[in-house]
Amino acid sequence: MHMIRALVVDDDVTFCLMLKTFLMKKGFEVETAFSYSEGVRQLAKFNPEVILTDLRLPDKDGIDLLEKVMREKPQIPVILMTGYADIRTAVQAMKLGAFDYVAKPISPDEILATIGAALTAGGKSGSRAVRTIGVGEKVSYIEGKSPLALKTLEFVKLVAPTSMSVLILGESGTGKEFVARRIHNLSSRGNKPFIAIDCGALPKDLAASELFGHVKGSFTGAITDKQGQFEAANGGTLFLDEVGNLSYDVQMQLLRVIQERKVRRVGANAEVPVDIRILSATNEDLKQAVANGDFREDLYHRLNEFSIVVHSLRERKSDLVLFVSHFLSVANAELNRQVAGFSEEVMSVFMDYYWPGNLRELKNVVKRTVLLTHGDMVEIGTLPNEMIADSQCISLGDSNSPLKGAAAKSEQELILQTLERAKYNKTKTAQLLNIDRKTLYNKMRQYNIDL
Ligand SMILES: Nc1ncnc2c1ncn2[C@@H]1O[C@H](COP(=O)(O)OP(=O)(O)OP(=O)(O)O)[C@@H](O)[C@H]1O
Repeated sequence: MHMIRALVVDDDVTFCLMLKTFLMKKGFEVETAFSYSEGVRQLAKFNPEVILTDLRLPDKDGIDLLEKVMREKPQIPVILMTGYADIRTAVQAMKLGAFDYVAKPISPDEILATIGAALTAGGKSGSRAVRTIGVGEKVSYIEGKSPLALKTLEFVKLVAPTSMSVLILGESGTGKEFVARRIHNLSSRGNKPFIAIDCGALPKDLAASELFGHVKGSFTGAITDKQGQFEAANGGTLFLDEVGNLSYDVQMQLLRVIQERKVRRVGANAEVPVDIRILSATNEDLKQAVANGDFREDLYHRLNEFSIVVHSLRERKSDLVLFVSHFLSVANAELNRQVAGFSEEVMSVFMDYYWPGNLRELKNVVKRTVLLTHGDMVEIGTLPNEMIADSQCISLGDSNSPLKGAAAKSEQELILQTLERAKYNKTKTAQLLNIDRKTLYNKMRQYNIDL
């Protein structure tokens, strides 16, 4: 029987060994590493099929390890294990190609389920960046009731039946892909394929071949002819998530395909006609990227025939209850539980919290609390301490309050740490912090960070 090779990287030796014992009992072959450099060594020596790594390591961090894996062995899924304080970084790590993250303290059931999902989704390189939604596949789409949600919905319904390209704007985890699917389902292409491509997770050198396909022998590794996603989605919709991450070269090829409605596989002479509607999404300021010369202006206008904003959860708190109860039934079904609801105290933390990871974070938090709940109701003890502390800081309006001061201080520290982690690259820092570059500059000015 083939035993799956799992590599666990964490400087907490006891934790590493406990996880190792647990996974070995479940039939895995496990190696451990207590630092980034040991992890890199094991990457070559042990050749793992899945990697679980802590975010904070003594020499470098889990993001560095993730980047190395994405560069060298992108087919290996990486799962980040993280303390709650680092959840924003973890959310961003998913943009860099991490399969998923699990919050510490780690629950064995959760980690097993995540490894299972990673191994099923894994396979050929780049495949994690592509999600195909089967025709007729049901997703339960919750329509918010807040004025902002109703506005978004109105735009969705207006634009869906047209053939317009739509650029969907919004923070990470707000539900941009869900909006794209909704547009697709409400269009005449609804019974044709919907393919979502996470441009941020596409390995740079494989992006063109993933999108447009290639012919055998066109580059090292092209051992057979391959159909690209444009051909695969023919007649349907292609959703380009994080479209700002496409290289300038690929942007140019994309523009050609859109203009000529034909695709040419890498290394081929012949062109194939395609009929595709393009929806794209971004959580960065694409206009700024155009101004900086990082994104082609002609392509920007082609993709942005219409734009839709998906608002952050904190701007539409009146939808929170609706989503909490939806995610509760999803979690109950997935974990085979019958948790009835949330205590008032928990709901009030939910209402005050900042939700940097938006609906995705809410879904994860709800699932986690359901997992940790043994009674009928989710109680405050199942929430991560940091979340409670955070929500208290934010709910205090008085700017002279010591708690506010503490919040500002930790914000300043987080910015400094992230700048250091991103080697003072401000675009990357803004990405890791999940804010746009302008906000980063404003905050740096506010905290007198002079770089
Ligand atoms: N309208 C909705 N109804 C039900 N669930 C939703 C809805 N919108 C989003 N979700 C849930 O929230 C999660 C995040 O949504 P989605 O992946 O669409 O966000 P996104 O904005 O595309 O994220 P990213 O910026 O990271 O690509 C999904 O797993 C989905 O389950």
